[in-house]
Amino acid sequence: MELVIKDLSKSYSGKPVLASLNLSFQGGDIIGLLGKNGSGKTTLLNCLIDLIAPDAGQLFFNGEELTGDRLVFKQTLGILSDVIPPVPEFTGADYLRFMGLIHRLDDATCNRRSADLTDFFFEDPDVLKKKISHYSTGMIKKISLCGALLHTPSVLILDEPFAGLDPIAVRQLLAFLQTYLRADRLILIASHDLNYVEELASRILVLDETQIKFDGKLADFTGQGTRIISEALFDLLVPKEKKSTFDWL
Ligand SMILES: Nc1ncnc2c1ncn2[C@@H]1O[C@H](COP(=O)(O)OP(=O)(O)OP(=O)(O)O)[C@@H](O)[C@H]1O
Repeated sequence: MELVIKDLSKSYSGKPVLASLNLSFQGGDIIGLLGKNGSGKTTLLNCLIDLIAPDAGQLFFNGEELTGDRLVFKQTLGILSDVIPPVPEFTGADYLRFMGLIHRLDDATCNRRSADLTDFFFEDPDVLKKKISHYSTGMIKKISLCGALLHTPSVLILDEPFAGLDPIAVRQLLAFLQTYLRADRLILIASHDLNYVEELASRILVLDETQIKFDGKLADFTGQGTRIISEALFDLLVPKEKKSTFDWL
């Protein structure tokens, strides 16, 4: 499985956010997409999932250029993103049934997977009977995750998956993702939760000032573990002159 981005550019109101990015992703990898606030992580993911149109560039999935409605590619995608929240008027059960229908799962498969996923991520299965508009932030994230995973996507795109989850749920998600990864599956995670990224990611991408500032193995990013990941990111992104502290304190 291979996903290739060629010369991808995106500007907002003439201000470039992504400038001619070239990237290639293979199955079997968990990619940690890092960068400061506003560096373009969500923009890049949204271009990948066709939620926003890039100004220029091409995408290739398994050697074929993605054009038009990209339905075949979209069926391979699992997406967790705040910009695509679950339908608030639905109950959790309705939402999972809806996601199952979108992905053309038969009832038995959808019910079994929904039960297994909610059993894993939620303490109380009765939560499925509640309307999503009555869910907490963490519960919305969990039901969104369940909906994104039902059809066992081969490209899983997670924008800030850990934000809003309690520490128990985070550990469950980390364990789930480690189990989920296979040679024919790719997991792309944009996150500021560096410790969790460090536990999971095999490859680190750092976006900064419209460019990929680092693309390589986690071990190379952290100097074979001699630095924690937040130090490595700070050293890469913060210029020396900005590191001075307040002289008036
Ligand atoms: N719809 C939009 N219209 C105009 N500018 C936008 C729009 N969406 C994003 N931007 C701008 O594009 C830049 C990149 O935003 P983006 O959300 O991709 O960054 P990010 O790396 O995901 O940030 P964060 O870590 O804060 O979530 C920012 O300067 C942002 O203000």
